[in-house]
Amino acid sequence: MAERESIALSIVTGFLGAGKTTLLNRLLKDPALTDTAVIVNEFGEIAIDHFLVETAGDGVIELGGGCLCCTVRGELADTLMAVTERPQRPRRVVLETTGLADPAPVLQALAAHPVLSVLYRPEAIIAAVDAVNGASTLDTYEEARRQAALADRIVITKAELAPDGPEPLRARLAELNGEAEILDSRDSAPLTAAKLLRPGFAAGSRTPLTPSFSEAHHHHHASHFSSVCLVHDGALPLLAVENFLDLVTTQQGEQILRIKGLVETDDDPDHPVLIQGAQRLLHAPERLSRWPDNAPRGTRLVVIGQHLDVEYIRRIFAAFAGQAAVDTPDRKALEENPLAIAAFRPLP
Ligand SMILES: Nc1nc2c(ncn2[C@@H]2O[C@H](COP(=O)(O)OP(=O)(O)OP(=O)(O)O)[C@@H](O)[C@H]2O)c(=O)[nH]1
Repeated sequence: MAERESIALSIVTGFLGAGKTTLLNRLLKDPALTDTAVIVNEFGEIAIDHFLVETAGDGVIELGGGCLCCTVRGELADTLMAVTERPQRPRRVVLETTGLADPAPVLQALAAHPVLSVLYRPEAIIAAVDAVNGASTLDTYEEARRQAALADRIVITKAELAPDGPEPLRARLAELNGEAEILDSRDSAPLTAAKLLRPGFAAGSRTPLTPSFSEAHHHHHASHFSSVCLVHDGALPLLAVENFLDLVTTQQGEQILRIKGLVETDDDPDHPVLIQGAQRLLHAPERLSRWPDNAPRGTRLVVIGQHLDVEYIRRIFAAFAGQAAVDTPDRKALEENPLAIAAFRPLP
């Protein structure tokens, strides 16, 4: 059998809602990436991202819910193997991690794998860090620090939404990772595959592959982060969803790290509304021109957070979606009488 060139593997990482999918979509428009397989890993049980990644290739491969640096590492290995067996073998794989993943164990597992280490060559780690939440996220979450510290290239996103601009964050990131090139997502020119995906140092041979670095990964995030998936079959009034988001972010704002999902609205069911929130930043709902291929109709929202009151969020959603239980207020009661909300207060 003729020797075949190994497949380049790049990783797009970054904290929850930092802008990984947005960056990936931009990259995938680059003609240099037509021959690319995309693998997406999400934290919640219901995946949304694979509907939102716009690839012209063979679609997006979705890894099961769970973080690839712990629970789905085996599934990633199987997926990477399956990609090499495709009749049209891609030249590159880009893997979008969950916002909570540590890229180091992923690369280490790859390097230690007898077959995959030959079939793949690590190319670059790109981290998205958003200018609105980035600094406080770096202060609070070890996961975010590790993503930025391991990256070859860091892309600062949402700089236009940050009152102080990107500079304070840039300085902080440069301190954390003096080796990475730091870019701004507003610069259209440099965000090409040639710029972002050329072979990097971290992905190849730096610290991630040394055992002591990977041992520092305690898998602790599985225990204190949780997600809740909210589903409603059939259309809903957009206002009901907006009121739900309003209430839930008021009541659980400290705990919520990410909200996203698609809503079928009763006024325009053929054009779903995309809901996006990252910590306290709730982006304006966006009306899509069509339902993404294979996306189920209805409403699917994922809320990810730390110490979430999952039961409370479920009950509030059920009320706004008209699924209220007999002994709790329904949407009308909640909208007409804010005091009715008290019936849902999380237990002290
Ligand atoms: N204004 C602005 N919005 C952005 C930028 N990058 C991303 N967003 C928005 O931020 C929200 C989250 O972006 P995503 O790309 O889905 O973030 P993500 O990191 O893939 O999210 P998870 O996979 O859930 O962790 C979306 O509403 C994006 O449109 C940016 O540079 N500027």
